[in-house]
Amino acid sequence: METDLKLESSLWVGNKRYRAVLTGWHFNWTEVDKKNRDNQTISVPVAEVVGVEEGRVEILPQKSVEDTDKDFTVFYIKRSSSGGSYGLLWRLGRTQFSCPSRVLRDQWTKHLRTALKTHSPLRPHRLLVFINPFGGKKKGRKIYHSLVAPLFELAGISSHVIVTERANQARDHLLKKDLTGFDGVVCVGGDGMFSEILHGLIGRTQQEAGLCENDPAVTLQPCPLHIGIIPAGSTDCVCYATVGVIDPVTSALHIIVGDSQPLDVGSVHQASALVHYSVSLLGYGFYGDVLAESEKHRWMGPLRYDYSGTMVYLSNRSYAGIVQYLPADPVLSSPRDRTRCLSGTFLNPASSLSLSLSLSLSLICPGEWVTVEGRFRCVSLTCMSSSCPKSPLGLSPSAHLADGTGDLILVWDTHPLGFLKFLYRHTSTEDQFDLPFVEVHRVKAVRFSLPSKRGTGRDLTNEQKTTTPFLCGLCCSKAPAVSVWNCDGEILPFTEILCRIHGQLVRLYARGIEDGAAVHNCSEENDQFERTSFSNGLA
Ligand SMILES: CCCCCCCCCCCCC/C=C/[C@@H](O)[C@H](COP(=O)(O)O)NC(=O)CCCCC
Ligand SMILES: Nc1ncnc2c1ncn2[C@@H]1O[C@H](COP(=O)(O)OP(=O)(O)O)[C@@H](O)[C@H]1O
Ligand SMILES: [Ca+2]
Repeated sequence: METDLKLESSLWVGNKRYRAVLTGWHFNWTEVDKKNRDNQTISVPVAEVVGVEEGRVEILPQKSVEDTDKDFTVFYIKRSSSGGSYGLLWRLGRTQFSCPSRVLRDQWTKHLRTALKTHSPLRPHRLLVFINPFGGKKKGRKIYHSLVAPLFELAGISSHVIVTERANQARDHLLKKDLTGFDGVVCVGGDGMFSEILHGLIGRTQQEAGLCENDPAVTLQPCPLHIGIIPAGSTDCVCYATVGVIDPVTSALHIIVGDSQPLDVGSVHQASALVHYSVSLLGYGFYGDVLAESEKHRWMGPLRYDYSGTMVYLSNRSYAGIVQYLPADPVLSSPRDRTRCLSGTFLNPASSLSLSLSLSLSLICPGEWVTVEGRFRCVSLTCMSSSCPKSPLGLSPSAHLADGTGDLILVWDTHPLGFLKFLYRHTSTEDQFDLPFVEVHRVKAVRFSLPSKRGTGRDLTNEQKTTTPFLCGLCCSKAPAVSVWNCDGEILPFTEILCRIHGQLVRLYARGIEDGAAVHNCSEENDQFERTSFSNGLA
């Protein structure tokens, strides 16, 4: 196959002649010029070619094709530093090549397209796209149609687009409608919208496999469809933690090339019923209160979290609780080992099957559980780092996306300045766990209960959920005795819960955060070439 795909010839870019070579994995072109003593070569991995078009083609500001019969245009991924974020921005590079003959031009386009098919088997052909028109700054539709759709079209991806008209429409669609022919599902929105897609796909997969999601000990079936996230929400934590930047173009390009990043998922149960799934944050106390407060100020958009965060901080609350956790194997990794889960370096669960089996057994066997009881500022569990623009290293900077474990962060009751220090460290590189009132544990499962029997079962009435005066610690003396759980931006209707981590239950069109120092094809290398400047003016 390698030899079949090899092609080599002279090609022109503008008035300069190049030696172009297509090997199995790379498309390279080197200027044939005595002055080019370093033999500087542009090398694009075939897997990062976005599209190949006959003629001289532009796609922005709108598509234009000059249909000359000796030219072809190659679109590919170019990287640049994102200034601020940890990941790299991806942009669309474009080079227009001229051939001495039409026959050679056709040979190049045919070989490049065949190489693409051979070396990127996971590229999607057909996608189901859900747009939440009300997420974040309400720009979901515009982001999709102006920045993402032209790229999908260029890559030959056909999309069925649904602009949602109500909450949970995407989840219900995925649970009930025919999904035949789709390679993946794209969510244009924030973490709440992603959570809908997650529930729809996990639920559908278990239904089809005949598995009972309500049983916390069951080994769930991984979802066959990939999920793509085009960030257009408020926190956009799942996107940030798996791509490294909040940028619709970068995310669209990860979808196009068919990247595949497995992701751990927590299943939250109450008694013998599934309550919710979680990937980014299952948080009681501070994060639960912030969410409950912020829901009253949705009109503020993403700023609602800043406002509510300040108000809840000022209310200075802590809550009594009993936390039990099932520790993960400390020999494999630790949340304080100062590693970072970067692209290509994620830890594999020792073996998905044996992990699930041992986890199922230990869920029944109480022996290995550790129990702590007291008053907490917050209890948080995350399956990944949960980095986001507010906290570039995240809730747990050394957590792994796909190792089958979660990180449990216990912040014991402390004085207000201590808690502020803890929160503030999330915004810098200072270690938020290096504080005497903070503990972090790598776990496979967590249980939470209240010290007395005041809050078992469906313990929050609708009235309590919506009218509890969340700022009463600030404005009057009677603070609520229980908080709520924030589960990826949803308030859970239960206080006493069990959460179990399922390794690699879903796959995203992403590859983890790229280490800028380790990648080639950087922008400097390509700057001498014509390229499409494709900036996101919407952020
Ligand atoms: C003094 C400075 C304090 C700064 C504190 C920063 C701590 C930030 C940690 C954020 C972790 C975010 C985890 C992700 C949670 C999302 O699932 C959830 C829903 O997102 P979306 O659907 O996009 O609205 N977001 C939140 O719960 C927001 C938490 C904000 C807390 C201040
Ligand atoms: N058309 C719609 N109308 C109202 N709510 C919706 C709609 N579509 C999705 N939602 C819900 O909106 C919530 C927030 O969406 P999300 O895209 O995460 O935005 P944000 O990040 O601003 O919270 C999600 O829980 C989702 O279920
Ligand atoms: Ca994990």
